[in-house]
Amino acid sequence: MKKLYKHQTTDIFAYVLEEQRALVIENIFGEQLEIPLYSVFFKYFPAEKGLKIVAVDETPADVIDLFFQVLRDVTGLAYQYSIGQVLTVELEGQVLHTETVSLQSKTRKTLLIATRNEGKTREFKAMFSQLGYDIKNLNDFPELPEVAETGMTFEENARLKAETISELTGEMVLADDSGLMVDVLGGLPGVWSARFAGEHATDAANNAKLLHELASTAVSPEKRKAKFHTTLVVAAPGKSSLVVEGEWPGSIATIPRGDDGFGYDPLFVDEETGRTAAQMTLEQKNKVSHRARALQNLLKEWPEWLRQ
Ligand SMILES: O=c1[nH]c(=O)c2ncn([C@@H]3O[C@H](COP(=O)(O)OP(=O)(O)OP(=O)(O)O)[C@@H](O)[C@H]3O)c2[nH]1
Ligand SMILES: [Mg+2]
Repeated sequence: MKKLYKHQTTDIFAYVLEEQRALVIENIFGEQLEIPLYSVFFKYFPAEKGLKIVAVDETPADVIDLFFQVLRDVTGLAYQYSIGQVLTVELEGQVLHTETVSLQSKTRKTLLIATRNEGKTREFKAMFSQLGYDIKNLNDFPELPEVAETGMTFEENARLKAETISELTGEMVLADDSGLMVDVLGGLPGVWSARFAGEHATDAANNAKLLHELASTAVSPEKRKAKFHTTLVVAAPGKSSLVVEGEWPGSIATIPRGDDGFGYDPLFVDEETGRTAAQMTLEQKNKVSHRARALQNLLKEWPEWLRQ
């Protein structure tokens, strides 16, 4: 079969087959995803038939970028696009087509995340769904033990969670250890974020303690600088673990704002937008958060690590 177009990035291999009229993308896990092209390419679809384009939602941003890069290269035209429920394709200011097609990997897989935190899990579910993965967490396996977070660093704790659960289950396991680091508190609450106001503290109690700690020491906004940190560890039997990090810069608000998210989200102000993490939708937070940035770093290294 003749390959009409071939594109290679570090993570994705894509080609268009003449007979199939489909863009075949190999994702980072080596799974092939087929995106039907309908009548995308001018070359094969005369303009009088109307230019159509496939709208792809629930697709990783890099796949969408690649898809449009292919399109621009082949047609030599600039397209405007947005990732969302419905994609609108415009050519020289004229709306040509809108359509929504969801792309589902035919073979979905399951990944176990060694967490009991449903807030984290919700975010991972949304992020991994785009990669064809269903997520399970430790609340799905009540028989698995509690892993004590005795480490002094995010990496130590993430390793403890991932490696213990991987050894017990014999499966590949991802763990997230994360926390809020406030400059004026010397990086605290850090690894103690979940337990800042005491063992088994509620989010409300942790937030109240944070506001209390900052009330006297950090009055001006510059003094309230902070960042969220995530360390991710993937552990699998017979392999040395993969470790990556992600950070999200911001500051601490004086009063809680917003209803979404979890943990310190109502108090954490995003440096870029001035909104608290709790004022963002799940989708918005998942584009900029420490967890999203760590996942992006993970995806850069995961394919190579899987091959080892
Ligand atoms: O507002 C927030 N938005 C976030 O995006 C976020 N990510 C982490 N955190 C805080 O840091 C602790 C992590 O501690 P942590 O990594 O040990 O997790 P955890 O104990 O809650 O669950 P587990 O994964 O250990 O089972 C959490 O409980 C939260 O208080 C966040 N707060
Ligand atoms: Mg924990």
